[in-house]
Amino acid sequence: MHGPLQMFIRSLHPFLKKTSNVCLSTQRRRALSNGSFVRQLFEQTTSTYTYIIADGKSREAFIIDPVITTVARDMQIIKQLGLTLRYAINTHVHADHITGSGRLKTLLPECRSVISKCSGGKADIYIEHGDEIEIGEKNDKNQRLVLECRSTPGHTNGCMTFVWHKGASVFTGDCLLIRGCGRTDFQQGSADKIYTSIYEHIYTLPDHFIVYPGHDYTGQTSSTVAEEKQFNSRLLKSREDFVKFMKELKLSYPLQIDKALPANLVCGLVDP
Ligand SMILES: N[C@@H](CCC(=O)N[C@@H](CSS)C(=O)NCC(=O)O)C(=O)O
Repeated sequence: MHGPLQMFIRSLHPFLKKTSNVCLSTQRRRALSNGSFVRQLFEQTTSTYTYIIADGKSREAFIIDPVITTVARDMQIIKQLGLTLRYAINTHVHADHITGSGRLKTLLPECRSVISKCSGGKADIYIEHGDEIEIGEKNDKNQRLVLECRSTPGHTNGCMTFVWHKGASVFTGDCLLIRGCGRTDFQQGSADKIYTSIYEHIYTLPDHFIVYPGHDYTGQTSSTVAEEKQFNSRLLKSREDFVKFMKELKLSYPLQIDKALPANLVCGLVDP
């Protein structure tokens, strides 16, 4: 490529660079036209993502996978944004960090904890595949802000994935990670089950849905269903090869597992 066309494309470069930075920051706080939004928050010690999803009109909110050591930060954001936290949801009984849901409940009496019925964990509300959790006021189509609960076992038996259809987003916990997936070597883990969960309950969502994982260990924030289908090398394997790969993964146990597991069975109501 020569001449004026090449010069024109070069002149666009700083603009394109700027645009991609804007995209990154909007991924951290994506707002819909009605003001509803998702805010992604990070806990550094265990590389855990917490999500606040809020209804723009009523300012009611969910929090997904809060961590006990970052409750003060989460409380500040909730206060600054004028949110009323209705539900603190755990995608599963975590093994690497203590959940912040119990502490949030003591600070915010209107907040109720939520976990899967078959997780073994204690909470105010127990959910199952197909349930819906709602917040906010009805819009002109008589709809509130709804999270659909999908049972996605494999990392643990009680793992849930939450789909916010209106926000074209899916919160996958430790089932599907960006270019990876949750380990399956303890807590009733099953490589066979996680493979089914991802193919049947996440990859069947529309390609443009944004994937918000429970962790990332490589500095990534979010992905899409299409991207994961194309580039997640673990899941591109046949079921048989995937099961073999997961068996040979040999990760070391999470550092906080001995205190995290018992604490999380009682909603994390133990000091870190
Ligand atoms: N080093 C971390 C634990 C890392 C880890 O085991 N992560 C889990 C999710 S938390 S139980 C996992 O599923 N990882 C998948 C992978 O492929 O890395 C710590 O000590 O906390």
